Amino acid sequence: MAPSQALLLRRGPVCRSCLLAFAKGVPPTQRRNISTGWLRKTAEAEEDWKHRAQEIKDGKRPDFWDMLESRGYVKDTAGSRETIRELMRTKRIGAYVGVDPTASSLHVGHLLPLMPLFWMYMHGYGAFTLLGGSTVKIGDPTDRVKDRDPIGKADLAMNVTKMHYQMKKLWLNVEAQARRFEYQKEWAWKRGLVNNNTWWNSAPMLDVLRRVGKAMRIGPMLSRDTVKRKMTEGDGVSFAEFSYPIMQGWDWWMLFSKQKVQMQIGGSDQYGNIITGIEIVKAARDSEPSPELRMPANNPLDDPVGFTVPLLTDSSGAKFGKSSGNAVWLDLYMTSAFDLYGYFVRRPDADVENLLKLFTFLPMETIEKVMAEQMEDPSKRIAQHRLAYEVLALVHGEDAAKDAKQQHEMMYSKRLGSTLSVTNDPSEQYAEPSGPTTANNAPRVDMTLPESLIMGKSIGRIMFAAGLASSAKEGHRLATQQAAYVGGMPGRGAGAGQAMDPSQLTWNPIKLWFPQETQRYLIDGKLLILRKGKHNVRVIEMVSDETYAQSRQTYPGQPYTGRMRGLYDHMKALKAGQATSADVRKALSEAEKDDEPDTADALKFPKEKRPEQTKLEIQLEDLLKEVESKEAESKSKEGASF
Ligand SMILES: Nc1ncnc2c1ncn2[C@@H]1O[C@H](COP(=O)(O)OP(=O)(O)OP(=O)(O)O)[C@@H](O)[C@H]1O
Ligand SMILES: N[C@@H](Cc1ccc(O)cc1)C(=O)O
Repeated sequence: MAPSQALLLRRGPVCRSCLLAFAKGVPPTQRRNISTGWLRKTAEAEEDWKHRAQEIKDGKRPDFWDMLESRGYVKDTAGSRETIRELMRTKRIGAYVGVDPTASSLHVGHLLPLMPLFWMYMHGYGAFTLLGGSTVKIGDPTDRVKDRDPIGKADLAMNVTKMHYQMKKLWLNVEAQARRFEYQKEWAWKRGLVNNNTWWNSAPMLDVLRRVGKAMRIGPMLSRDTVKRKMTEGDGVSFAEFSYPIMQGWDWWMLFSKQKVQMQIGGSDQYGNIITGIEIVKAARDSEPSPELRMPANNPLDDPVGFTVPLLTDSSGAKFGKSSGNAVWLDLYMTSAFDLYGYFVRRPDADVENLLKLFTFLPMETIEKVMAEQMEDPSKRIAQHRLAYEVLALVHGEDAAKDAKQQHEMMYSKRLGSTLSVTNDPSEQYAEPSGPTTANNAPRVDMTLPESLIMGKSIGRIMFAAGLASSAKEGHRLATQQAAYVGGMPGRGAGAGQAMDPSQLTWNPIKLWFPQETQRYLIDGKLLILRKGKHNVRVIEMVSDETYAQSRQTYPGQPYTGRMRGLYDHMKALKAGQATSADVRKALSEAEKDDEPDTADALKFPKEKRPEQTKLEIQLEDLLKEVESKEAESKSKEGASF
């Protein structure tokens, strides 16, 4: 019986596209909502791949795997090199790299496993970055003798939010680099950013134990070096830590079964986890109880594979990373663009060629040319500058790369002093860029604001203070139109309108609520996450008013600062003759308008005013009247003289 007939018999009537999907061998897990257009494109993409595979076989096209090897990306493989080469030639597989959000930023070390993933994307493979919102709660014990410190909810929410946007930004810059290096984007290119919380929040333990726990033997797991060392030299291994590789393996199974992710890439410390992951994926695949959902398993090219990249180390040979305390961060406010550029410009001559191969998308021929120029006069550090430029373009975009290059050139040619690309002035760090906000020019994410504001003022005012609105009035407008978001449980019903699960970013439209309602969205009682547009995010830590005052910061709209300062400034300008009464009256009425909600149905909050402000306003009014009468006098004199 034909497979489609069998399907009809088992399930009754099925849609035409499902039958087509079945006939075309689309994995059962991906058969929902399949249109004929999708099937046609998939078939075309498969044809293209076959054609490409043939060209590689005929020597008309370079082998992608050989390229990865020749650039130095491959340290150890899980699966034979020949199998992996053949697999990558014949199948458009997917790959993933996972990172646990144990810090608020990625660092340069993370870029190393990410680079081959980015290369894969540009060559048509599926490429996924995974944020370990669940695995981070257990902590990878690999190569550690001491337990990791548990992460508090607020720190976790901060790390997850910041890393999520960093990965997003990296992916957008990868797209830009693909265009810059003239790769033709095709329909079948696939990339994704996933959080393993998505499945761990609902994974029944029974499922995991039944599907993979049974196949995992305790003996080999106990004999892993990293486990043995922690047990004998360190503080022992908890059951949760011991299970960490199983969690990582289950992640892979989720991506394997849903996104054809047949490959995992990691730093060389991840080799053991990748090997265990392979066993887990196979165990889960082979224990599928329902025959129609079973995935093919009778060919080595159907099995999961992996590889590790070499570890990036510092000059003393220590792994670059947060635990070693030597990380060079990808967050602009932790390592400025200028400093990131400087880090790569300082790489020794002996390393620079390898680093160009590892950290850039430059073709090998270009690298050869750059190195030839470098040899002519190594003191110019041409290769290092090219390396720094390319990394900056990937991490912060080409504009930032150009700026940082120019600043370094100016500084070192001693024509001008250094101008750091990151300002230290908080008001500028949160200011919106003049044009549209993009991932590369988005203002700083993390900030602090005082308790009295967060707990006692309207959400419009908070958005103004956070630099997400140009005035409290605009903040109110955004809230009435639900055009900004708060990190929290979305939707309706139970759980909605509450603080977000710290390990997974979720958004809820901001509404015009009463000031006391804001606290429902505080994570761990102190962290508020807000967003306007795609990239303008703030992770606000609420601190006591005293701590805020000690920090000597002020926020836009802070009572008795902006308004009082404004009143003083007007008086000063009037007295010095630098402003006319008309200028001042206009500015005052603008400020007044900004303070008022603009719609009839907007909630009105009582306005508080300190006596000092009232006194100053009276003084300014008196001064204005004085100036106005003088202006009128001089006008009438002018009139009389004609
Ligand atoms: N210096 C590095 N060189 C190469 N790969 C790295 C480096 N640092 C991290 N990686 C890789 O990045 C991925 C995520 O790493 P991980 O989250 O463990 O970061 P980390 O900074 O090494 O953390 P920790 O220092 O806390 O162990 C892993 O595959 C890891 O091997
Ligand atoms: N265990 C990895 C991070 C990771 C987490 C989950 C995964 O599925 C994959 C990788 C590390 O610590 O570096």
